[in-house]
Amino acid sequence: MSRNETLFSRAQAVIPGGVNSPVRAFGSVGGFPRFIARAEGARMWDADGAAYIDYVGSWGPAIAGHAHPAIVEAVREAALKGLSFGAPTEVEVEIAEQLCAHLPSLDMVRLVSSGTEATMSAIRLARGYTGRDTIIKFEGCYHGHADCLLVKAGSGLLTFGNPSSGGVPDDFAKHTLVLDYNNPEQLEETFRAKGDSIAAVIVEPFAGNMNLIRPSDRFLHLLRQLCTAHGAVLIFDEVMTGFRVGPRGVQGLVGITPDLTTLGKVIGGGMPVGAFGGRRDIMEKIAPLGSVYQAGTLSGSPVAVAAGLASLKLIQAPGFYEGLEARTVQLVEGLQVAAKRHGVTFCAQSFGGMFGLYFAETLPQSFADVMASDRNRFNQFFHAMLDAGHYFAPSAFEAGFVSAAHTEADIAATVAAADRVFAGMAG
Ligand SMILES: N[C@H](C=O)CCC(=O)O
Repeated sequence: MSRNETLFSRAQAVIPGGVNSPVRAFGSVGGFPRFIARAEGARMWDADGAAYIDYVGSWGPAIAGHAHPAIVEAVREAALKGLSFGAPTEVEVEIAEQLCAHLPSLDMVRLVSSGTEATMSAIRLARGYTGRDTIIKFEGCYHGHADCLLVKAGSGLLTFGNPSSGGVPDDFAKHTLVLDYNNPEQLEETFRAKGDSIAAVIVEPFAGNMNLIRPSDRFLHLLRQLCTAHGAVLIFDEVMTGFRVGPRGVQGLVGITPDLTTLGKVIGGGMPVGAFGGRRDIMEKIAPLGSVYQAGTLSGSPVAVAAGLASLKLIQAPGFYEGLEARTVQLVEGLQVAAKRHGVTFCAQSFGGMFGLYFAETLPQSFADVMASDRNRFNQFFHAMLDAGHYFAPSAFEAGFVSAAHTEADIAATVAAADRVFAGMAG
């Protein structure tokens, strides 16, 4: 038995499913997860010493590559000064100022420790601000694991085929309306019928938890118009896309100003940091200014924030996003050319350093499209690439990530391996 398998078997005895987050378990692709011993730059090594070019990047945070020396040094320096104080620090002010400067929609921001905390708090705030209960989310979008958001959700829930979680009382979910992603007509109809009772609409403006979907501009602009017209709070969940598709997130790309934005991943540089922020009049409803409570012993942890600040500094280097985008385009174009050469039905797309791979004729526009893709082919591809030393997300429903540490040669090696894999899948 390999060390990975031995660890998995030990883990299964003491950790449910052997993992601390379900999508890590290889449950839908089969086989056993790789236990990562260390990672550096674009590469990871597992417990058996096998090396992989990594396209998960800790699910997004590792935008500068693993163990970037500047981030590691920032963490070391911060740790030497004390791990956490339960009192405010200067670095929290610095990161808040930076987030507000980068994203013009943020007048104020509050730091938390995860994307889940960010979305959960943003929903509570929107409800407190509007005095309404109903929220709208979209099928296949995933906003972390707060009760009211675990309804027809993507990511690990979709991977395991249980899009709505057990343990969520109907009473908790009854205020969540679930609509089709990228369906403007249904959205209009819903607002016509119930607009004045809707507290918030939460949306992944590019959906990255059901593969990767870019909705129509009409859909996103309509969301803005309808929320404004009905006094509902528009929440862009940019935990995944923030600082990943570009320096101003999806909101910068599409030119839409949400009322609230949730962030995570890149802003923590690999440490647990999340944030939610937006319009001053809404944010001022949070305690201690207002009545909406939100708190956290480790919120704004100085060590985690130090990693986040170092990450934000790295992405501001001239040409950072151009390089990241060029490598990601090289990957998706290379994979598409290779698949076509071997007659494998496949397509892919990317935004900034984020990509989606898709075993179907055309790019997905909706949740139904995603469900219609060939998951058996994805699993075949995934395992053959893993065996060849290329680590993609172990689920057909997750987006992939390229880092600034991936070189042209790394991507070329992955494309060459995929060419061989597609050759084996032909016919
Ligand atoms: N899609 C998720 C992150 O955005 C996957 C990470 C996890 O659930 O562990």
